[in-house]
Amino acid sequence: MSSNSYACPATFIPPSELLPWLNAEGSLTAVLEKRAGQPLRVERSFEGFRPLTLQQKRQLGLQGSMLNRPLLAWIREVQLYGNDEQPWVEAQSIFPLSTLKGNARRLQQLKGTPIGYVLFKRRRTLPNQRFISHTDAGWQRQTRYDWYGRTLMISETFLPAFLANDA
Ligand SMILES: C=C(O[C@@H]1C=C(C(=O)O)C=C[C@H]1O)C(=O)O
Repeated sequence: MSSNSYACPATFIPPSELLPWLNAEGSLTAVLEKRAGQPLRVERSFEGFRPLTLQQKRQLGLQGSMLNRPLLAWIREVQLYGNDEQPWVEAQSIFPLSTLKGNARRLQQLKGTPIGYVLFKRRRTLPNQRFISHTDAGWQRQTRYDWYGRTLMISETFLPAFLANDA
């Protein structure tokens, strides 16, 4: 009797050494800095307002008529450097305007300060929903955080240099 075994292609399963990073709770900045033995260097490639795509609205949990309305958000795109000339992580953060109220406005003035310093200043972890996927740039985690009742979405892609540095 033949038995079919459908081995899942390796590309659908993250490498085991990446799993603790893809699933890390709390600040990724904190664990990256521990691994680097030095503060992260944040290189910004974009910061500013952009209209959200339908997919981004869905990822933020919007539904119904909110999906059809144009919606602006503050977007931050960075490369994070540990102790390497090559970046370890590429990240995109999405802050809907409703999130940027009160003292959260400082999320628009971070410059080279990692978001994690602000996000996890008072709490080691935050309620979140996480989606892990494989992209052309590398394995990615997309995390929708509930930050004191405000929603924000952070996508982090682990670049080849991160695994190559697996000290
Ligand atoms: C969200 C965090 O901040 C990190 C810093 C980022 C930034 O400064 O733009 C983006 C993604 C994160 O890897 C974190 O520390 O978990």
